[in-house]
Amino acid sequence: MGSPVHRVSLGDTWSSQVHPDIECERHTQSFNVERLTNILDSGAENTALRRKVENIIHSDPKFSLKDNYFMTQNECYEAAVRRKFHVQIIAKRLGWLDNSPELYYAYRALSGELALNIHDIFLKALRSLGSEEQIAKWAPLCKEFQIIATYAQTELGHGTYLQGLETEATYDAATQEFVVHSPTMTSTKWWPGDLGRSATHALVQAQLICSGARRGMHSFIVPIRSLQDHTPLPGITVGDIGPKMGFDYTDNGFLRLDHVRIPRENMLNRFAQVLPDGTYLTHGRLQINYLSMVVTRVTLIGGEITPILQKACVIAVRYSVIRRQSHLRPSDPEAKVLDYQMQQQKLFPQLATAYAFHFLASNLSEFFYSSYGAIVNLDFRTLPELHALSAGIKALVSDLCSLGTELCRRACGGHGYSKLSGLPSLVTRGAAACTYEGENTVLYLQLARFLEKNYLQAQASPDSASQRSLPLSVAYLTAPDLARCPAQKATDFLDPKLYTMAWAHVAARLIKDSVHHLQTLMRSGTDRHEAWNQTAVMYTQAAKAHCYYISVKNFTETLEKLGNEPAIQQVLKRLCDLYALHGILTNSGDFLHDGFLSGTQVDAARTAYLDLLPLIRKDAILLTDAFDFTDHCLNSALGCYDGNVYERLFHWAQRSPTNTQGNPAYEKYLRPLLQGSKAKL
Ligand SMILES: CCCCCCC/C=C/C(=O)SCCNC(=O)CCNC(=O)[C@H](O)C(C)(C)COP(=O)(O)OP(=O)(O)OC[C@H]1O[C@@H](n2cnc3c(N)ncnc32)[C@H](O)[C@@H]1OP(=O)(O)O
Ligand SMILES: Cc1cc2nc3c(=O)[nH]c(=O)nc-3n(C[C@H](O)[C@H](O)[C@H](O)COP(=O)(O)OP(=O)(O)OC[C@H]3O[C@@H](n4cnc5c(N)ncnc54)[C@H](O)[C@@H]3O)c2cc1C
Repeated sequence: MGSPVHRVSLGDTWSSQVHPDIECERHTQSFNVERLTNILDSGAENTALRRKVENIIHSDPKFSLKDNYFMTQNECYEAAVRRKFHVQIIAKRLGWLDNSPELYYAYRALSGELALNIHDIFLKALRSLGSEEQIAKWAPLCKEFQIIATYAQTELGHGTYLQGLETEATYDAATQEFVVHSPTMTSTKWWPGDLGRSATHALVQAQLICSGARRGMHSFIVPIRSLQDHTPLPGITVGDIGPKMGFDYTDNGFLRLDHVRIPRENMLNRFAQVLPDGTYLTHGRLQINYLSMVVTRVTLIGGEITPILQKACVIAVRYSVIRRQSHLRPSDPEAKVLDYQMQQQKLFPQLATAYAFHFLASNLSEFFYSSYGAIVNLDFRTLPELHALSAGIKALVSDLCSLGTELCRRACGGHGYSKLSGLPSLVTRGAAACTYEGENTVLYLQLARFLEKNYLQAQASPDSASQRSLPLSVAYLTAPDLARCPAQKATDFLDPKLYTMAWAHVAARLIKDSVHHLQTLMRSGTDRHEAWNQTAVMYTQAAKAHCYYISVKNFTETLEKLGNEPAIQQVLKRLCDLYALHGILTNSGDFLHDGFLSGTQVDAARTAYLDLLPLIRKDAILLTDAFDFTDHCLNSALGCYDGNVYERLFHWAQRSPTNTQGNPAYEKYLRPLLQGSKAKL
């Protein structure tokens, strides 16, 4: 059996031994951890390249994340800019290209704690919404950091409802310019990352007004800070929005524009353009201007959101084999907390979810790349499915990663509440992901709209031609459906076909029930809009079930492809079983509702689920090792590879400014208080 590459890199001289309680977890390996890492990396050569980049980053003290937890917002931001700056220097020196795997791995090594992330989102928006000419002009400036750009869409008054954005871009045919203006307080741009203190340019999303008509949201490149001295340009009011739950390293900002003039060429015009005389031309419908959000959602699911849960699992599972508390049997030594069934119940579904989402993100990314080229060349056939799927999956992944990360934090008891555990920052990042790039409820409802349409299409003409025309992700809506689950005993629930079919059944029923509820309301005189609102809870539940079905199906299909790796296939199958069954058990009402499962069958499913926990237990550390996050990247006193939790926690706390910077409150208040002298207070 291969073993994971030992990379115990503490930067701490006081310890070099791997803790015996974690070491013994790695003694017997039921699968080749290194091979699993290669699979997660999509190939051994990628693992090698990733480690090469990580070694470069981690051997350079400029990239240290060491004192991050002790920093103020300002210091965090400065450190993040410093890291970005040095990454660019290294990239130049070593010839790492824009969008290259090397830069992606450098980002991963630094846990994403870099400034100017929205600069990259700007680039993606430019490439999807700009013409070839515009890309040729602006992309090199971005790549060379001759400009720093942000994506400025959200306003104080509107983030979700883009048709409600108030910023205006009025075309002036006399000068062939747009006049970009914030007409109200609520039109102030609010939240864009990199805007507060860094950006020189903003991709401002504004209502286009030309030839006397409002044309909806379009994108305009607006210079906002001087390229000479970084001061705001005339007509620009810009700054930072202040303290947040997290993301201290990003300068989320505000922006007001007072009749700022930009040339006609600065409107991104792949899909819509304004001719010199003010004539408006468009390819496709208004919402094609939202394409950049599809791109960003797909990118963030795999690159930012899923790793949050993966890291939380690594930290919590490693800590749980070091932490001993109470006795399983009075005569035994104190037990590792991971040996308690309840700890396994908290952590293993998260671990299974982290794997499920890894494969889901890869699959979505493949679908994205297979359709994106056609879309930017004006073939929009796959866009509705891509939008619906990416919106729904972004919502499910961030919902469950956010919940799961918090569960991991709680599973670490008091130490999980310390920032030094690394978990609080992951929790706040997970929370942000439920809101940014589309609030999750709103995204589920976008998917629901697509599901409703396809359900109605499947019902309207259930002939085979119409079934063939349904997008792949909803093809199950026309597949034969069993009214009753055939499982008779616990082990029947370990059949991927059975539980995938169970999820398809529930998703299809919830979609059907939602549509029927809406139709019933409409038949009784409720107008469509109100009926939709009164069905939103049901539709959201249906959309979640659909995403769960997609993720289960994708996990089982991933397993099928691992036939040449039987040991890995077996260990991943347990996670897949657990993922599917955990979902069934936590939503059992949906499966019992129409009698698809009986109470006895739910009991059998629970037995199958509980029987999996001890099997996963013996591989748990190896399964977290396989993610191959370095200690630097985890930046956690609880989650390091060597398991030296207590020494590290103690050692790191000594560095806190609360211990190193004296205590002015003593002289001012504590001493007088202790001396009972009120006069001095
Ligand atoms: C280290 C990492 C750091 C983290 C960085 C975080 C960076 C964060 C950046 C941001 O947050 S940027 C701002 C993101 N903002 C949003 O995501 C806004 C969410 N709102 C929307 O997407 C839309 O406004 C809406 C919710 C889709 C509603 O828009 P609208 O009212 O105009 O449309 P609908 O009437 O609902 O739908 C009409 C039609 O359009 C289709 N559609 C909607 N969106 C898209 C899309 N993106 N692509 C393609 N098609 C879309 C929708 O399905 C409807 O189709 P039909 O049913 O009519 O066929
Ligand atoms: C960390 C972070 C980074 C961000 N970065 C950027 C950035 O770089 N650029 C940028 O432009 N923006 C950015 N944003 C803004 C972000 O995209 C928006 O906050 C997000 O899209 C949600 O919009 P909102 O704030 O208007 O929420 P709202 O829509 O006001 O949500 C409030 C509540 O209303 C509900 N709701 C709203 N509409 C409906 C509906 N139709 N049906 C049912 N319920 C509804 C929501 O579900 C939610 O419960 C960032 C936000 C955060 C937190």
